[in-house]
Amino acid sequence: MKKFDLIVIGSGPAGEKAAAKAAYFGYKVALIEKELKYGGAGVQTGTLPSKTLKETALYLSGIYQKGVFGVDKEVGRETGVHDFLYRKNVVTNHMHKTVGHNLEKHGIQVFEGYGSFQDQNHIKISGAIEEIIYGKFILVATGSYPYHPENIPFDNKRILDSDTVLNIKHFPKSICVLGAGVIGCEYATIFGAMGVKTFIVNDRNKILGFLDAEVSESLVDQMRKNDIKILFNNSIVDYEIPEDDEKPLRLTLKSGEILNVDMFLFAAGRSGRIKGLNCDRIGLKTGKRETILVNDKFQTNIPNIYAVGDVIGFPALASTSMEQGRIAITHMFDTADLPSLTDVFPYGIYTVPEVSMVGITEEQAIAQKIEYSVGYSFFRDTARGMIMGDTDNGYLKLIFDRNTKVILGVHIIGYIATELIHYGMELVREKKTLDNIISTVFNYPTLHNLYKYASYDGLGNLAGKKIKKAGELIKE
Ligand SMILES: Cc1cc2nc3c(=O)[nH]c(=O)nc-3n(C[C@H](O)[C@H](O)[C@H](O)COP(=O)(O)OP(=O)(O)OC[C@H]3O[C@@H](n4cnc5c(N)ncnc54)[C@H](O)[C@@H]3O)c2cc1C
Ligand SMILES: NC(=O)c1ccc[n+]([C@@H]2O[C@H](COP(=O)([O-])OP(=O)(O)OC[C@H]3O[C@@H](n4cnc5c(N)ncnc54)[C@H](O)[C@@H]3O)[C@@H](O)[C@H]2O)c1
Repeated sequence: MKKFDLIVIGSGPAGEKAAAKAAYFGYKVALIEKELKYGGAGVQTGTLPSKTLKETALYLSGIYQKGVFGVDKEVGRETGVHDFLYRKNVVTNHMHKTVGHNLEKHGIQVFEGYGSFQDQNHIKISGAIEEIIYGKFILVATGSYPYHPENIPFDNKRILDSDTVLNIKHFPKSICVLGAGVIGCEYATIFGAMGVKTFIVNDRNKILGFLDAEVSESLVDQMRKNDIKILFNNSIVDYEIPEDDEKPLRLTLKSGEILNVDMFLFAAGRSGRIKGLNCDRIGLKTGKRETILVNDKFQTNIPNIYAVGDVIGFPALASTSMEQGRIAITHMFDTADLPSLTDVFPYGIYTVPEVSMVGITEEQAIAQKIEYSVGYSFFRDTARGMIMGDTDNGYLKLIFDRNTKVILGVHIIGYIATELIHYGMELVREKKTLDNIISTVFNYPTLHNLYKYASYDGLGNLAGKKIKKAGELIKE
C-alpha cells in the first residue's frame, strides 16, 4: 500500500495551497481529485469564471466607456453566448494547467477519483483505478456545492444554479435571480450589463447583508440605474416550466405576483461537500449545512484529520480558503510560519460597480458604542476619477475613532474597489490614523488619492468645518 505523510482530498484553492506547502517542506503528499479538471469552485465553477464573465461583460457592453470619449461603443446585446463564454473558457483551461503544473513541480502524487474514508488513516480512491492509500495526516478540502431546495425544479437548461449557468446555450431576454448574496448580486450585474432584463428576488430588505448599510443602498441605486429590478422581502413559491422553450417561465412570488422570465438562477446558498466521504463511519463531527467542524487550527475532532475551505463554512472565500490550507499545514508539521488566520481581511464583491470593505461598518460601530466619525471622498473628486469618467457615482468611506482618529473601517464602491481596498486593509491592520494618511504622498493622479480626500473630509467633520462637501457636483 502507498504511504504518505499527508493526503489532501480536493484540488480547489484550499487543497492545492496546502498540498504545495507540505511538499515544499519536504513531506510526501498525495492529492485526490474527482473531476478531470483541477481547481474546484475557485477555478472551474465559481471565482474565476464569474470574475472573467464580469470583465467580459464590461468589455462587450462598453459600460465604463459610455459617453467618456464622446462616442459610445456598440452595446453587446448582439453578442452571442459563444463570445461571452470564450474568455471564461480560456481562463479556466489555463488555470487548470497552472494548478496541475504547481502540483507536479512540488512532486505531489495526484490520484484521479473520489476519495472516501475507510478509517482515520486510510482513504479509498474510487475511479478508473480503485485503490486504498495510507496517510499519517488527512486534509479534507472538498469545498461546497449549490444547495438545491426541493421545491425548485432545476433542469440545467432554464432553471439554473451557479454551476449550470456556465453552460447556457443562448442569452435569455430576461432572468430572475433568487438571492441577493454575493453570487446573486454578481451575476445579476453581469447579466444586467449584457442588456438582459434582470430581476433579483430576496427574502430580506437589504442586499449583501454584511455590508455597511449606506454602501449596500448605494449599490442598490446603481443596480436600479442599470435597469435591474430588486424585489425585497419576497420569495418564489411556485415554478412553472412550459413545454415550449420559447414561452417564459412562470414564477409565482410570495407576494402573489407572477414573474414571467426566460431564465432562473438560484443563488441563495451553498452546502459543504461531505456526501460519500463516510464521515459518520469514522465519527467525524459535522455541523449545519453539511460542514465539518474544526478548531482554530482547522483540526477536526479526530486529531490527524484537518478540514479547510468551503467545507468548514464561513467565510467560504477562495482568498481565506488558501490561507486556511496553509495554516493547517503549520499545525500538522510544526512549520511555525503561519499560525492563524488574520481577522482583518477584505471582502471583495465583483459587482458592477465593485464593492469592497475591510474592518467595521457604521452599524457595527454603533452596536459597539464606539465614538466614531466618517469621512467620504468621491471618485469624481479626484483627478484620476475625472479622467476615467466616473459613471458609478463611486466613493470611499472611512470610519474612524473620533477621539484617536484611528481608522476602523474602509468601504469602497466603484471601479476596481477590490484592488483599492488593500491599502485600507493595511491602515486598519496597523491601526493608522487620519494624520498618517494626510502625511503620505501618493502618485498623482491616482485613485489612491481617495484615501487622502476622505481623511480631509473626516478631519473637517471632526472640526465642524466644511469648505466643500465631499462629492459636491460642480456646475459645468
Ligand atoms: C459563483 C462563485 C463566485 C465566487 N467568487 C469568489 C470571489 O470572487 N472571491 C473569493 O475569494 N471567493 C469566491 N467564491 C468562493 C470560492 O470559490 C470558494 O470559497 C473556494 O473555491 C473554496 O475552495 P475549496 O478549495 O474549499 O473548495 P473548491 O474550490 O470547491 O474545491 C474542492 C475540490 O474538491 C473536489 N472534491 C470534492 N469532494 C471530493 C472527493 N470526495 N474526492 C475527490 N475530490 C473531491 C472537487 O471536485 C473540487 O475540485 C465564489 C464562489 C462561487 C460559487
Ligand atoms: N466575491 C466573493 O467573494 C464571492 C462571490 C461569490 C460567492 N462567494 C461565496 O459563496 C458563498 C455563497 O454565496 P451565495 O450568494 O450563494 O449565498 P449567501 O448566503 O451569501 O446569500 C444568499 C442570499 O439569498 C437570500 N435568500 C436565501 N434564501 C432565500 C429564499 N428562499 N428566497 C429569497 N431569498 C433568499 C439570503 O437572504 C441572502 O441574501 C458565500 O458565502 C460567499 O462567501 C464569494
